[in-house]
Amino acid sequence: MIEVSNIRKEFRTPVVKQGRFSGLRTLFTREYRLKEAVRGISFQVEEGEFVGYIGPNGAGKSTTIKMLTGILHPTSGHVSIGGLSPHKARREVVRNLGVVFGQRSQLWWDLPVIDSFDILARMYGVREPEKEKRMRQFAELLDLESFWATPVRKLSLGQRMRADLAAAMLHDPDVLFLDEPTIGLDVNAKRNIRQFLKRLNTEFGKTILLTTHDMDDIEQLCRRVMVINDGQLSYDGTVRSLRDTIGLPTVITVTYRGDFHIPEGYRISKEAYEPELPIRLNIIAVEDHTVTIEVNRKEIHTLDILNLLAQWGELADVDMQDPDFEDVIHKVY
Ligand SMILES: Nc1ncnc2c1ncn2[C@@H]1O[C@H](COP(=O)(O)OP(=O)(O)OP(=O)(O)O)[C@@H](O)[C@H]1O
Repeated sequence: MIEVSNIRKEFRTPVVKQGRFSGLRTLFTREYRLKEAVRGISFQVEEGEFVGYIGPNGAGKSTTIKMLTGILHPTSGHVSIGGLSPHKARREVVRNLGVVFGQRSQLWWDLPVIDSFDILARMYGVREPEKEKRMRQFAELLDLESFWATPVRKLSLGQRMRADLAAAMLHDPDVLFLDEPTIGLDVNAKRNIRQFLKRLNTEFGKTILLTTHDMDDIEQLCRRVMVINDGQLSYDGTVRSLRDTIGLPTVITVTYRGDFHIPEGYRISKEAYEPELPIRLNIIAVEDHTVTIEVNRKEIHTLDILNLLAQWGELADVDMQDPDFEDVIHKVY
């Protein structure tokens, strides 16, 4: 569905002169600085996938999305969406593409929301019955009814984002590019947007590429994640295996019903496990009836750990905390 092969993007910016008349001298300068924002990225996205595209500020995410949508032309390499180049066949590609930039609205600022939908429907050639049907559907799914008549500039950020999402879907594209769709939203608004995106993917089969700095978006929505670092892909795989690859510890707290006994060799210290012990774990706290340990689940099977802990006393409760996804990502960046 989406094929990206070895794309690069270079930006040429004039070198800013210092001193008197610097503005004027910069204007006439022949000196340029080259910035390679995207440095040879390749990937494929299959129909119906929901893929996260993440990376630190300035890594090249927006530049990639702009090349995918045909706004920017790659310096080299190829992009194809549904077999077509977004640059050469922009009109056809755009018909099958929905794009939402969280920082910018595609709606007309001073017009009531509903007027923007009328304009977009005309632009994309969406016929009246289809438009009506979709607007009814969106009004229900995204709760738009209460602000159809409100000018866009008066909407809250959450309302604006819901309207923008609906607008991007009005021509029923198969592919959706989202750049920070939950930026600045409160917990409730984020949840609504995520629920909607999930339904678009699972019920309506839309293919979605999501750029975000919110790791909860990624954890809750995407099975696959691509990480871009300094213009290059540094990871492309499942969220699950990214956690495993990084190998941050899982924290397990067990509560014993009565007395328990920790065998020789296991000591209460972050670093101290004896290398000859059958299972490598760190005991990080021991209280009245509870023992808290850290293990690397990449190295040890959970069942083996629980079997071992059950030998120390009668288990009453087990709590398992996987590493925080933010911490995992911090390691990749
Ligand atoms: N039009 C441009 N001219 C010159 N340099 C640019 C241009 N657009 C982007 N860049 C540079 O390219 C690099 C990648 O920028 P890009 O906006 O793609 O990053 P990003 O990953 O989307 O960052 P963020 O998370 O902050 O939005 C940055 O160093 C940026 O300054």
